[in-house]
Amino acid sequence: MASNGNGQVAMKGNGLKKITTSEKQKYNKDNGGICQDMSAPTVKAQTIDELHSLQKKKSAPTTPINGTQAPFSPISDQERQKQQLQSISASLASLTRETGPKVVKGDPANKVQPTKVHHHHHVEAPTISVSDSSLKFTHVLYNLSPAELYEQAIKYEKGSFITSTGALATLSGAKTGRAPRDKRVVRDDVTGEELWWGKGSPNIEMDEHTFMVNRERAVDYLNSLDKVFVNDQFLNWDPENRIKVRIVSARAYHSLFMHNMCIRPTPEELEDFGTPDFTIYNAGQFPCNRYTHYMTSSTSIDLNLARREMVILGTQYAGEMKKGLFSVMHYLMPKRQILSLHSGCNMGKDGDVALFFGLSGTGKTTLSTDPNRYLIGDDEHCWTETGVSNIEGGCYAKCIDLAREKEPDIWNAIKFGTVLENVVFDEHTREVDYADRSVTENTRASYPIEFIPNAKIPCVGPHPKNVILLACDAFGVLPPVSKLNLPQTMYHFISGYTALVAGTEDGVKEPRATFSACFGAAFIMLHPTKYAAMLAEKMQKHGATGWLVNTGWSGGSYGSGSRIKLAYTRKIIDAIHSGSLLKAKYVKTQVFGLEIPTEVEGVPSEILDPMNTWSNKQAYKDTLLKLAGLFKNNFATFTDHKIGKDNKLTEEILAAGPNF
Ligand SMILES: Nc1ncnc2c1ncn2[C@@H]1O[C@H](COP(=O)(O)OP(=O)(O)O)[C@@H](O)[C@H]1O
Ligand SMILES: C=C(OP(=O)(O)O)C(=O)O
Ligand SMILES: [Ca+2]
Ligand SMILES: [Mn+2]
Repeated sequence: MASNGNGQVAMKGNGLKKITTSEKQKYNKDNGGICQDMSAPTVKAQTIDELHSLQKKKSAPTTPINGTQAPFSPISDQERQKQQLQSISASLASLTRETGPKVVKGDPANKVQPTKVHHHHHVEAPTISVSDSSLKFTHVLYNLSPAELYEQAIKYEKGSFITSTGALATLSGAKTGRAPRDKRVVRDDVTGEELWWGKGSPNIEMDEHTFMVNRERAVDYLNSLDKVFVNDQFLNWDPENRIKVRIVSARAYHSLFMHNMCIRPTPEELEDFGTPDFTIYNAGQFPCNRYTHYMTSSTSIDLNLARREMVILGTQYAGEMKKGLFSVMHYLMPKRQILSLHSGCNMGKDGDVALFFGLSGTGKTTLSTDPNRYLIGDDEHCWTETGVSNIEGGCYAKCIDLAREKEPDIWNAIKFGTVLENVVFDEHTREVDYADRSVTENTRASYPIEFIPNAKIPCVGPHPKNVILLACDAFGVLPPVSKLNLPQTMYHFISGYTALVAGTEDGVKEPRATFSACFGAAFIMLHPTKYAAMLAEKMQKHGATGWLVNTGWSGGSYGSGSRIKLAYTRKIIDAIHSGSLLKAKYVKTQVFGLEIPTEVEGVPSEILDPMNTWSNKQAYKDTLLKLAGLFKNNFATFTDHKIGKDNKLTEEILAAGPNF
C-alpha cells in the first residue's frame, strides 16, 4: 500500500487509494479555501530540460577563476587546461604519424558541444598522410569520480551491477588472474646490465622495436574508441619519493580500480600534475598480434623502463596494472637506496610497525587488516632511511569464502566505491555469495584504504620492529610460528616459499610447492640478493626480529589435515606484536632448525610443534624431508651469489637452511 510518509493511507469508495497529508497541511484562504499541498513546493524550472539542468551543479573550482587569479599564480586556468590536454594528446600520440590525436574532454554521449579542442603536434612537420583516425576526436574521461564511473560501467560494460551493499560488481573477462608468462621487459644496453635476466628471473626480454609495435597497437586501439579513461594519480605516500602515474584505459572498471588502488590527488595536486613519470596503456580487450616477435599468446604485458611506459594487450585482469607498477617501483626505488617490499604493513598504538611478507593467498591482506592496529597498507611498501611508506592508496582483498565474523573490516569495506571482481550474486537481491567459485577462485575486492576504519593516513610509519614471513604450507610440516635469527630470515626471504593446494582440479592430492624469491619474484627487477642485502642491513640497523608464520596446514598435509584456524593465527600475530612471544620458552626443530615457542596465549600448545598433530609420525618425517629437499634444490641457484658486502653473512645464510 502506498503511504504518504506519515503512515496514513485512506481508502475512498471507488477503491482508489487517497493519500492524505498530515495536520500540518495548510489551507490557502486567499484562493477560496482550495486545498494546496504546501509541503511539496513546485520546481522553479519552466521546462523538463531546464529541470534536468538544475540537477547537476558545477564542481567548485579549486583556484580562483580567470580575472581573480591568485597574485603569484604563474599560469591561468585556461593555459593549464590547454597544457593538460596537450599532455594527454602527447600520451596518446601515434609515433608513426608523429602527431597526437585531437583530444577533447568529456563524454561523447553528452550532447553539449566540446569546449576545448586541441590537436597536439610532437614535431612541427606537415602531416604526410592523413588517415581517418587523424580526423577523429579522442574523447577523454579524465579522473572521473566513483559515481560517474559507476554510471559509465553500468551503461556500457556488460557484467557491471550494483551489489546489495553498493559495490560495483564487474567481470574481468577471460583472464581472472595475472599472466606472468606473458610479461615482457625491454632489454636495452642499460637494462641488459642492471636487471636480473635468465633462470628464475621474471624478466622475459623483448626488444625496443617490438615494444613500439605493441605500443602502437594499443594506442591505435584506444584512439579508435568513442572514449578513453585517463587517471592521473600518485604512487608512494613518502612525499620525497612520490611517482606520478597516468593510466589510459578503455573501461570504467579499470579506471575505478586504479582510482581505488593508486593515491588519489587532491584537486589542487591535479591542477599542477604536469607530465606523468610513468604511463600505462591498457588496451586489454584487444589482443596482441601473435605474428609479432616474442609473442607466445594473445596476451602481452610489456614494460619499457627507458620510455617509462607499460602496454597491456589481451588481458582485462585489473591486478596486472597494480602489479605492473609495483615492478616499476622495484626498479626505481633501489636506485635511490630504498627497499621496495611485497608486504603488508601495520602499526600498533605505541608505534610498533610490523611487515607481513608472503606470496599470494598467504595472509598479507587478511593479517595486516587488524581491528587493533593501524593499517599502513596491505601489499606494497618502501623502507627508507626514515621508515616505511605504502606505495598504494587502496587494498585488493581476496573474497573467496569471505565471512563477516572472521574478517569484519574487509567485509564492511565492500560498499559504494568498491570494485568487486568476478563474484556471483543473487540476480534479484544482488546479495553476493562469497562461497561461489563459478567464475573463479580468485574473486577480489578493490577499495580505497580509508574504507578500513583504522587506516593510518598518511600511510607512513617508523622503522619496523617485526618482520613476519608468511607461508601457507599445505604440506603441514612447518610450525605455526617460529622465531628466526637474521641468517634464517634471509634464507627464508630469498627462498620465498609457499605451497598451495592445486586448486579445484580433480585428482590433485599433492600440494604444490612454490618458491618465489623475496616473496615476489614475479615483480622484482634486480637480482634477489640485492633486495636481500638491503633487508638484512635494515633489519640489523633497526633491530627488527624475523618470524616465520605458517598460515597453512596443521594435523597433516592437505587432504588429511586442515588449515590453521584464522583465530589461532591472529593470536600468534598478537603475541608477536605485543612482544610477549619474545619472552616465551623455545625449542629447536629437527631438519629446519627452527625455534618454536612451547606456549602462545590463546593457541593450543600441542599444535605448536606440527609433529604432535600428525597421527602418522613416519608420514610426518617423510613429508618434512621431502619439503627440505625442495628448499635445498631451490636454493642451489643462489649459492654462488654473495649477499651484501659481507662474506660471513653469505655463509651464515647458506647454513641457515634445512640440515639433513
Ligand atoms: N590461518 C589463516 N591465516 C591467514 N589467512 C587465512 C587463514 N585461514 C584462512 N585464511 C584465508 O586465506 C586468505 C589469505 O589471503 P590474503 O590475505 O588476501 O593473502 P595475500 O594478501 O597474502 O595475497 C584469505 O582468504 C583468508 O580468509
Ligand atoms: C594482486 C595480486 O597480489 P596478491 O595476491 O598478493 O594480493 C595478484 O597476485 O594478482
Ligand atoms: Ca582552478
Ligand atoms: Mn593481498
